[in-house]
Amino acid sequence: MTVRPQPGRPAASRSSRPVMLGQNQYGKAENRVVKITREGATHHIKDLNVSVALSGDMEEVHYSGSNANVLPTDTTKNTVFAFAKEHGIESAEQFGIHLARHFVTSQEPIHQARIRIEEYAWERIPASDANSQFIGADEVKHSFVRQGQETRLTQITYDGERWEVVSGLKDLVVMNSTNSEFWGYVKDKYTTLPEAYDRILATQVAARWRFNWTDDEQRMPQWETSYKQVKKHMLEAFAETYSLSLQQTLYQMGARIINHRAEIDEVRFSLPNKHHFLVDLEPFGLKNDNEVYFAADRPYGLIEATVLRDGCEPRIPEDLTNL
Ligand SMILES: O=c1[nH]c(=O)c2[nH]c(=O)[nH]c2[nH]1
Repeated sequence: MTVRPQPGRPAASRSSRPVMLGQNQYGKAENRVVKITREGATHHIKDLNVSVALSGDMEEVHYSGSNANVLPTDTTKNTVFAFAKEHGIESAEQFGIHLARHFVTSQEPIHQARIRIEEYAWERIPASDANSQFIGADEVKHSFVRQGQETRLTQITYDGERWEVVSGLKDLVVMNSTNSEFWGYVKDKYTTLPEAYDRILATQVAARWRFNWTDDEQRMPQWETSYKQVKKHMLEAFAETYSLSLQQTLYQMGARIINHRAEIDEVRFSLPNKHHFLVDLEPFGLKNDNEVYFAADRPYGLIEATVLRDGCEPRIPEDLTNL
């Protein structure tokens, strides 16, 4: 028989303790909450990483294991997601103030709440000329690129005869808050994924593209213009593809580059599917109408493929980290 320790046994008096508890706090760190606010076809994103640390009368849980004063860290997590729905996220400061006040005023043993928030900023993806006429706007209303520069990359190889230039980028984070579905896939006895008819599609693009330039000075590509244009076509294709899978979006991104940039014969992508799961707010009596998401960081789907100009040979290695 297991003998359970008895929590909450009267603690020895402070003075009789040989080892004292010092400063302590607890909570749930790094709650990745994404809130989409829909104004018709125009969507707004708030993307936060919220860490909660609570402190107060917490001696007993440390000394004797009595949880009588402990609001579970799981509850603090739920509160973050529920508050995103109930109060919205106008600003990180206002959201943090709401949370901190809630924990301290609703729980007697909690005397202090520290809420730390990192906010990831997003800007809208500009529409292509053709699409801006069609949608009557310069920006796609549900497509975003995360602020902060991607890293631009290049690799040049020369063996005295042949040149090969492969350029690329990594850490270009993009999101569509609608126009993405995933259904009709194979189902076996281990499949639990529900079909999705309106989901968030987000990825962190790693891409490499190979130039068909060999050595003719006259026909050397305009490297700076080329980079800007490749990135522009990649972003436009991401924003303007109504996606039935990330694989399909990937192909469209590559095809758009090959079709618009004659200097490029091959593009390879490595696209992590940055899953956003709708949070179940029903237990708190709240309806989650595709508004509040948990942004999971792992595991993630990883979709990788090469897109080639017809008749060209694939030369970019499968594993982009080898380049
Ligand atoms: O766009 C997707 N492609 C997949 O292959 C896949 N698999 C999965 O579970 N979700 C998704 N989404």
